[in-house]
Amino acid sequence: MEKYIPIMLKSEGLRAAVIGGGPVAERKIMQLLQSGANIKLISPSVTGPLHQAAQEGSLIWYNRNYTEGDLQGVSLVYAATDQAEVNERVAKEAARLGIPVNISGPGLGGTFISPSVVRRGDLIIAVSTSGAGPAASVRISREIDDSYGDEYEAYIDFLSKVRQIVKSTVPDGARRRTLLKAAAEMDILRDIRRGEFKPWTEQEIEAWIKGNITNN
Ligand SMILES: C[C@@]1(CC(=O)O)c2cc3[nH]c(cc4nc(cc5[nH]c(cc(n2)[C@H]1CCC(=O)O)[C@@](C)(CC(=O)O)[C@@H]5CCC(=O)O)C(CC(=O)O)=C4CCC(=O)O)c(CCC(=O)O)c3CC(=O)O
Ligand SMILES: NC(=O)C1=CN([C@@H]2O[C@H](COP(=O)(O)OP(=O)(O)OC[C@H]3O[C@@H](n4cnc5c(N)ncnc54)[C@H](O)[C@@H]3O)[C@@H](O)[C@H]2O)C=CC1
Repeated sequence: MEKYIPIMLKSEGLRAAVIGGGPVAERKIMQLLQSGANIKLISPSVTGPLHQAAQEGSLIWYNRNYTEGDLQGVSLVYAATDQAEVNERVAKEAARLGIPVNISGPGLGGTFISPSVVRRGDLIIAVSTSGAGPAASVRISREIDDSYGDEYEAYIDFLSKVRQIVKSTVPDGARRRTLLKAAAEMDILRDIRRGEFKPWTEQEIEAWIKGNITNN
């Protein structure tokens, strides 16, 4: 089995090329679009939703086969055709340019794979079987989907706000770490679930910081 490391890639403004325009390409593209990437789609045929996205100007569609040179200026590539030979040519050009490339269908030479993803606002949970069984990734992420409700969105927003204020107001590293660990251990989720949580104001967060620093 190949070995993989998970990473979170900043996608705003990312220039990505997708080769192929079937349902699999569509799934990859819809995720990229939601994350603000700029997409160059190269395929002689595309699904209805992709056609619509092109008409709306959400992506740039080249209505033709892939040809070498198409990857100039992009920093991420998805080869999603049903032709091994085409996917492999894309992977070769990407390797020459040093760009990460995903192969969703037949063919060798891909350098990253797409996980199955559960999102709750800024919380992202990604599941992968390292390519062994995508259907198992889907099943596992459904289980996660069932156990992580919408309350996690408000919870992560809360943690983010506390962390921002702690980072900008507490210069001492050890104190900062103690505070951030304490914030992560607060049982805010229970309050959110009960509908009893009122987002803290900046003043309330600062007061909590002061209280916790003097207690340590
Ligand atoms: C290696 C990888 C490369 C990549 O695409 O990045 C890959 C490859 C292949 N998948 C195939 C089939 C299926 N793929 C899915 C579903 C998903 N596949 C995804 C990822 C990955 N698929 C990467 C590994 C992920 C991991 O590590 O686990 C998901 C998670 C994410 C996404 O695609 O965005 C997405 C779920 C999205 C969601 O959460 O809903 C289903 C199930 C379904 O559709 O419900 C089936 C049918 C059942 C089955 O075949 O198992 C085939 C064709 C086999 C054939 O027919 O010959 C290949 C090619 C091959 O195996 O050679
Ligand atoms: N990774 C995944 O999640 C999954 C992968 N697959 C595999 O992925 C592949 C793609 O799946 P689908 O989108 O359903 O296939 P599809 O057959 O519907 O689409 C293939 C697309 O590739 C395009 N294409 C073909 N030759 C091309 C070329 N030379 N240049 C540019 N585009 C070209 C076609 O116009 C078409 O839009 C299949 O081989 C399938 O077995 C299937 C299911 C899930």
